[in-house]
Amino acid sequence: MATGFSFELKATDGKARTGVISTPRGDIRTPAFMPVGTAATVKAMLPESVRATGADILLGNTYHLMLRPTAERIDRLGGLHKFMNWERPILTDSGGFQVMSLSGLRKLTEKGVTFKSHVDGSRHEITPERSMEIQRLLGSDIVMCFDECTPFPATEEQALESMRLSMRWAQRSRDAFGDRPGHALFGIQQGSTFREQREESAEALKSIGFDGYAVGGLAVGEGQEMMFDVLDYAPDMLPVEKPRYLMGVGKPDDIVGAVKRGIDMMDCVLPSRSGRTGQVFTRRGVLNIKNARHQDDPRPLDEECSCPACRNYSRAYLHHTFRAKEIIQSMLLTWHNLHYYQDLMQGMRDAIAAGTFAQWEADFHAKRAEGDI
Ligand SMILES: Nc1cc(N)c2c(=O)[nH][nH]c(=O)c2c1
Repeated sequence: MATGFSFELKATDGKARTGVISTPRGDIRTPAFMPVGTAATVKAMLPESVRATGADILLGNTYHLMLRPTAERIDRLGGLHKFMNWERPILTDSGGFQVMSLSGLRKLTEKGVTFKSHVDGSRHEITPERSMEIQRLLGSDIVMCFDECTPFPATEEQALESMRLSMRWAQRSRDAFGDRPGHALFGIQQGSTFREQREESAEALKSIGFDGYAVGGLAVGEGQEMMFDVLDYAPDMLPVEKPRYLMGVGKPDDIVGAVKRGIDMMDCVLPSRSGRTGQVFTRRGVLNIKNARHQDDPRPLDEECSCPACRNYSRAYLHHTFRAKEIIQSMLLTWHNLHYYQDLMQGMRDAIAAGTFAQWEADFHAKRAEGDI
């Protein structure tokens, strides 16, 4: 582990683990959920509100920030933490995933990816070396290797070619990252749904050596059953003493299933994005506040939730502000969803520490089966 970084496993319960990642900017309690702060903001939230939900770390998107306002400008202004007023840990992705999903006119070669900005149509190139430079300029605490997220579905040959490219890029990322005390570099396992390729990828990453290891190439349309099939073996291939990060996940039941299979960190836009579209996550399942059935309902979104929305507002009010397109609707529902996700993580951390994860998981699913939300 990089100087200034450490990961201490506090307890395990089956494959589920709880621990602490210690960084110069603060501790990260695992299993951890990272809210996504795409363009240097978790949309509709102040940083102090994000912290109040229980988040220890948030994610920044290299692709968005390199285009606007640019990494060089953020560096000149003191780095991403100062720029967005979040002094706790930040993990940045490498930009590779969003380049392939958001930009236009892309050309992928051994060197990297050239593309056209979705913002203003300007041409750009991102390589492992450039991705490391951008993430350094941003000042992120946990840097992700530049990789190719293998599309799904992929043939065995396509997946193998893609994975091996990512492993060559992982070596170049490691070489370009250098030795940066207080900053960590995570590798990303690929191999799609092919066990042997996941093994080859894990061995390649371990031989290079990283401070943490991500399971990539999932949450790309394969569905929960296939994702869990891969998670039944892929995390076990990674070093037990290093953090394991599942990228882009997910719905609450995805997260529970991933933690059950040994994952320590996750990120997803779902809770924040859903907050803006009226989708609300509760202990009894998902509801959409725009549904007319809520217009006279005096109850909170979730009787067991202590967030500002649930403490101070009725479903009727939230239904009204959604219908009226009031800004407060995005603020309150985003806050609630992120608070619910952090309560979910805290519940799992406590259950793993107590050795009661199986019962906690059963209760989690039983409440959702009761319905009546
Ligand atoms: N679902 C995913 C979300 C992501 N942000 C990534 C990524 O950034 N890199 N590589 C990946 O495989 C990947 C998968």
